[in-house]
Amino acid sequence: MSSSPAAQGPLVVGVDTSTQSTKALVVDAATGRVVASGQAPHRVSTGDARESDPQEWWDALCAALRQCGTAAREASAVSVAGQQHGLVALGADGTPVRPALLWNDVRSAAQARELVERLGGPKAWAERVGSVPGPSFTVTKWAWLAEHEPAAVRATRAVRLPHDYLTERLTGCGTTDRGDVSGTGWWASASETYDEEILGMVGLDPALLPRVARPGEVVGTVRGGDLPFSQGTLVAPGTGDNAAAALGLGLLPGTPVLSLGTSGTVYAVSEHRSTDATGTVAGFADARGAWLPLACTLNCTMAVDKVAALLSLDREAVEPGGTATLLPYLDGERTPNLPHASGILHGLRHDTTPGQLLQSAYDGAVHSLLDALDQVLDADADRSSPLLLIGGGSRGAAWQHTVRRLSGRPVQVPEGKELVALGAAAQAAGVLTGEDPAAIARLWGTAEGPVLDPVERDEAKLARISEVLSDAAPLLVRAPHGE
Ligand SMILES: Nc1ncnc2c1ncn2[C@@H]1O[C@H](COP(=O)(O)OP(=O)(O)O)[C@@H](O)[C@H]1O
Ligand SMILES: O=C(CO)[C@@H](O)[C@H](O)COP(=O)(O)O
Repeated sequence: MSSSPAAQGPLVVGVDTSTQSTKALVVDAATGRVVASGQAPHRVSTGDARESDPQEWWDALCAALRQCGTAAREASAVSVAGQQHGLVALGADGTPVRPALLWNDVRSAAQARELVERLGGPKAWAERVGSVPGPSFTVTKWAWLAEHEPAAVRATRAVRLPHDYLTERLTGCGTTDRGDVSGTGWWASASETYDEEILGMVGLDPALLPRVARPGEVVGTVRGGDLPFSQGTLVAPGTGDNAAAALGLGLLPGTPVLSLGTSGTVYAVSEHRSTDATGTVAGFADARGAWLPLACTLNCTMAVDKVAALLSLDREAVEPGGTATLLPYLDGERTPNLPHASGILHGLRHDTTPGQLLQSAYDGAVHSLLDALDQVLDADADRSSPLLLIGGGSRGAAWQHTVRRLSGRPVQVPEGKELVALGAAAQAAGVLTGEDPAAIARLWGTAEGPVLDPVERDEAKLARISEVLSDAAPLLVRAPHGE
């Protein structure tokens, strides 16, 4: 918890409930100064499932707010941003009928393939929903649940995303927002409504879904009882974590962001709805009324940290050179779309050092994101402007250098560290003042930070990774022996 001088404006709380932990920031709405902060972890299952108990998110939220001391109870407004896509199925008593299926659970790959075909192929999905659903999307998880756990589906009375679930626990009302709902696969971005035909295809009654709140709407107030806020605190719609980070950066169209967290993401705000039939770019909505074309990888900081741990190296102990190429697809992969893939190492020699192997894991993780960057950016985006580097990994020198080396672009590392939670705080401030949350974040100066000069792009390394990726195709489409 940080102690602080008196705030100049009302206090607001921004929450980031992401894959590994929930973070809360109490922020002075006038200046953006973080008055207090807290963080608590939650567990994710291992093996072939990626599931978490939503009750743990709530407990983590309460623990994070307790760490903030009295400041959270003084807040005038709160907003919850969360990991996208997760399927939270609630029963008649409002509690989860089973653990939530998370964005990085790839068990619904077969249902994804089938749904894409049933609606008429990737182009039909892209034009209607903005995205071609892969196993990360909520719609494919619901289809998987219907096939594998029909009793859970029968017991379900409400379907929510992670941020909806926590927001509802605060207000008692079932709401979501256009940013997060755009990652479900059952929200038509073309018409900005739930898509009843798609819902019919997966047997999901629209009455089980939350109302989609308008940007800037007050979705309720904190209800009474044993809650970590004062009764009556205003609650903003919240949104998905990437859309929240876009708010937190005060992002303007065309500026690219590369986020290094549990997931790796690359995105930009756009005035145009994206409809990429290759499926690389998800045509998400942002939380304001614009769009957020985005590509996401499953293997980012955790995969690289795993390789460092296997080598008994510190994550910064990288060394240049050597011939090794590592495709770090420890969890299967989403970009490229290889849900059954496992990690592949090529080019190992007697003189390969552990530090070079570790560097090749960073290279493999960053290659996938940069490969998608050109498709994320509009034709009118400035391709030489600095990449904004955010997420836990952005604090690491090895991550920063790898992104510079493989992008050839200047890289800006914002001073604001928790940009998802800051974006949620800006949204909470917006419901108090009626202002645009991104404009509020720009006044707060959250994106300011050192710009690291570009270095020459390592074209040879990029080409070698692409070559290994292409040559390893038959191995990458199947799970390793023994699974
Ligand atoms: N100083 C650091 N250097 C490099 N990586 C870091 C550092 N601090 C945290 N990380 C990485 O950040 C990751 C968490 O990032 P974060 O954006 O908080 O994830 P999420 O929001 O998905 O829970 C961890 O897996 C860790 O590998
Ligand atoms: O699935 C996506 C984006 O489509 C992920 O970005 C999740 O939203 C998880 O985010 P983090 O936990 O890595 O922040």
